[in-house]
Amino acid sequence: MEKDKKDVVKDSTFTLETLAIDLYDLWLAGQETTSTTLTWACACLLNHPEVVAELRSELVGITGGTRGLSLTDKPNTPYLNATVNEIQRIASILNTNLFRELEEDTVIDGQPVSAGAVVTTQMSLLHTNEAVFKNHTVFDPSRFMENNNLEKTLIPFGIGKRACLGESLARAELYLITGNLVLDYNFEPVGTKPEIKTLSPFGLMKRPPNYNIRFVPVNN
Ligand code: HEM
Repeated sequence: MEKDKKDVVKDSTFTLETLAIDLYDLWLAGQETTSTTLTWACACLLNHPEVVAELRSELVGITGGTRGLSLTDKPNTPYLNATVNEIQRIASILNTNLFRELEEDTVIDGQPVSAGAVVTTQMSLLHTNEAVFKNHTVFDPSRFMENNNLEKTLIPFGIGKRACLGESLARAELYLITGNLVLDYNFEPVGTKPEIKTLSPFGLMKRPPNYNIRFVPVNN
């Protein structure tokens, strides 16, 4: 804004109000998505103590149990990377991607579609495609270790020019929060364990089940 004034930029639309709206947009797009994915993460890990054990062994091996996990550890934590992928596959928090309006007539999978039509990708179906993700209802991080190409078929942030603006921030958050929680805490259910469902029939967002969890500090 100050630079615009100094450079006498005419008709600038950059004002304190538009800045506040942009920040609100980022907060809205980033908060609910990341916290919903993390709620799915804890639900998956509560149901799979064997995954928590394998993760902790990897992470203690890397950190020596004397420091927190940092982003620079990422190339050395293949199992955690695979686990975050599998969490995002199971979570698949946007049942459908954002909608697009076609600018011109086209053909999608052999089907002619006219300009003006509104189209979207049903991401939850892509992430539960049995031909790609065998036993898709099972939370199994090792599927991403066994097949390096599988990651390319996982698109929780969309793809292309209008893919999620916050993807790298969200990936960093999911990595650091999941990894450091596993490093420092045991996960215990309070009451019934949440049920993991890979499909949700209604709504734009796939909500995690309601549940309570207790984080018990571990002594590495
Ligand atoms: C796990 C967390 C997140 C998921 C799964 C997610 C997913 C998505 C998806 C699927 C889209 C639509 C992409 C498309 O239209 O093809 C999107 C758009 C967007 N996301 Fe995220 N997102 C996450 C976190 C964040 C964060 C942390 C921020 C910002 C701080 C953010 C900001 C945005 C913005 C601004 C757009 C609109 C981009 C555009 O239309 O050009 N998201 N996100």
